[in-house]
Amino acid sequence: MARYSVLKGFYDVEQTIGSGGFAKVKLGTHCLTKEKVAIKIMEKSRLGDDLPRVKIELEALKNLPHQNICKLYQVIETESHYYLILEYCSGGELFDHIVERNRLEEKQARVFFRQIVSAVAFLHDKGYAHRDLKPENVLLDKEKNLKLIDFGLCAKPQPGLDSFLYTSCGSPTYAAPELILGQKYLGSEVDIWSLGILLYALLCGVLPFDDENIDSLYRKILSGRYEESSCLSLESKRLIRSMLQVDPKKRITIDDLLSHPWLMKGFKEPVTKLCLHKVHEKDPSCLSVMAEYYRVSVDVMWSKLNSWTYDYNTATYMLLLSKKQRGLPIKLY
Ligand SMILES: CN(C)C[C@H]1CC[C@H](N2C(=O)N(C)Cc3cnc4ccc(-c5cc(Cl)c(O)c(Cl)c5)nc4c32)CC1
Repeated sequence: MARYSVLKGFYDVEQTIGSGGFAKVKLGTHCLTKEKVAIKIMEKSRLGDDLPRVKIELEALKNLPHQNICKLYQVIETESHYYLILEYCSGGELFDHIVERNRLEEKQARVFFRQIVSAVAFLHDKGYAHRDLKPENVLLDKEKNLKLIDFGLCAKPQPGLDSFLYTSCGSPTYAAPELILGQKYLGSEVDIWSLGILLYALLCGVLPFDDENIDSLYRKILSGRYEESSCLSLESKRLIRSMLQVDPKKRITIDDLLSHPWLMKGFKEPVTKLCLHKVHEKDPSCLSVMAEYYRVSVDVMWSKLNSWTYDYNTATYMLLLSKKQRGLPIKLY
């Protein structure tokens, strides 16, 4: 069997653009629209006890349509593999974007941080906690919009986000004190701590708590003491301090962040936690292009699409919508 034969004719598979843990991510082209996609490939045999994380990520990506969350277009499952067809982010990782510039000016950091806060507030509103927020999991698309990725560690506690979690997970450098102490914690509160680390990294280009030795790293995190480097304005210092509170009960909440003075500076509106596009909207022009291509009526085409099974039709339709939103011709090849 040729490699990835299940994709043949639907996607041209190109170079590997990254790999992480149990997944390989390749660049691909959706054959009908010629749109670039990212294809996350996971071999079932190598997933082991990480298999549940795939299901968790799938459900999260399907339930969380938001302008700053990476879009899922299609899911393909075979005997041996999972393939996730995802929105391609040509701007790469936010982490590299910061490193290239040493650090970001407050103005640019604010534009980015508002987008991350919007995505996290949306997640929390839907009862999810990401639990692995870090610059490596925030990507940039062509228009420099931020896209949150990697929902393999996210949690959607059944009773609701105000119920405690216990699994210790995520990267130690970004992990909240209560999480590394192995105490029960609230997903929303650990995400706020990680947002504080993220904002510090955006503004200073380094991490507030860092150490090769894991024990001294833990001691630093538990102390809550970090260097307030000179590049931070007084307001930035105050905002970061309100997120990097060792006592989770003293930490600022995501709702307070939405209209915090630092985030409002230069903006009229608070950060929105809403998804700005209509989910699964019925777009007549995209619909008719697909109906014509498949030689079926618009109604038959819509009935195939309206079940949103994340099959090839879902991917084609969403990619056509994306082309239309970017003012490109709605065309199938
Ligand atoms: C460090 N991580 C554990 C994996 C790493 C893999 C490459 C990826 N990437 C890159 O690193 N570029 C530099 C290019 C790039 C471009 N577009 C992408 C679009 C989506 C994703 C993506 C990856 C994963 Cl593992 C997901 O779960 C989701 Cl929801 C989305 N990764 C992309 C991606 C970034 C993350």
